[in-house]
Amino acid sequence: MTTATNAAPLMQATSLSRHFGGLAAVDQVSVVLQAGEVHAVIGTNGAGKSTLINMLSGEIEASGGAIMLRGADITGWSQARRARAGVGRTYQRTTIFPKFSLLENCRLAAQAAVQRPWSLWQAATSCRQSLDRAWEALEAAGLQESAHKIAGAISHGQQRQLEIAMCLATSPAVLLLDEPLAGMGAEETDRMLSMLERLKQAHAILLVEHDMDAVFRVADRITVMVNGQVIASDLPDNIRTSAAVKTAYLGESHAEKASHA
Ligand SMILES: Nc1ncnc2c1ncn2[C@@H]1O[C@H](COP(=O)(O)OP(=O)(O)OP(=O)(O)O)[C@@H](O)[C@H]1O
Repeated sequence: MTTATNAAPLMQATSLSRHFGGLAAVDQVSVVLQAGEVHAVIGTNGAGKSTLINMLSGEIEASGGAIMLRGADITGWSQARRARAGVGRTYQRTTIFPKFSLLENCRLAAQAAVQRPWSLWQAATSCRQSLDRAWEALEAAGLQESAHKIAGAISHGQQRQLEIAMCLATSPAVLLLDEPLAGMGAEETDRMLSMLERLKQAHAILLVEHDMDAVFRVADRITVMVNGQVIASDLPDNIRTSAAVKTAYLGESHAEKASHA
């Protein structure tokens, strides 16, 4: 499963920090995201995982450190500029428009990604492009057969898939996924993991997730955060057997299970 390469990283954060008053929510964290890989970031509640994603996506500013995308320093870029450059993200909470169809949700996401206030004359062309992108995104997410269903009426698992489809409609190269498996049953989880396996062929994926079994099934690399700091970043097999990780996070039961696998 592991596809570790020496290729130049698509996205890279170096010594990234974020302080909230006296709290170092993220403290000198470095991560590398490669095309073709799922890089999982795990950690206890409040470890700083969402704050890390928020800094990478540009939603909040970093207090220190640097973020590079394809070798360009994007640390000071706005979220909109990063999104146009290929940084896509999903949220812990659902962000779909429940009364619209799946296709309309994706078309709106695609349209929002290309919209420029000074290019209204391009509206017809960009509408057509947005529709094409919406269909491509639904297909990539395995939802094309449900395209005309109302988003509020599909299952929770499909809604999480739709969120990824909406992100794909913005043509991202990097996918920052914040707990995409939350609240999913076993079958929905399987479907989502298969989708991530497919999507990583053409994207760099950062996956924040609490479901450890799922993480170990899909991740090519795992970074473990505790209290804002990285305590380990390695291949999954090394994370499984790391004494520091066992003590700080995974707990003996998972470690025992892993050692018998
Ligand atoms: N806007 C904010 N203002 C103040 N403190 C914040 C803010 N956002 C996050 N924090 C704090 O920063 C720390 C890290 O939070 P963060 O949400 O990044 O953790 P997390 O690892 O994503 O947690 P979870 O797994 O529960 O989602 C927490 O102590 C949180 O309370």
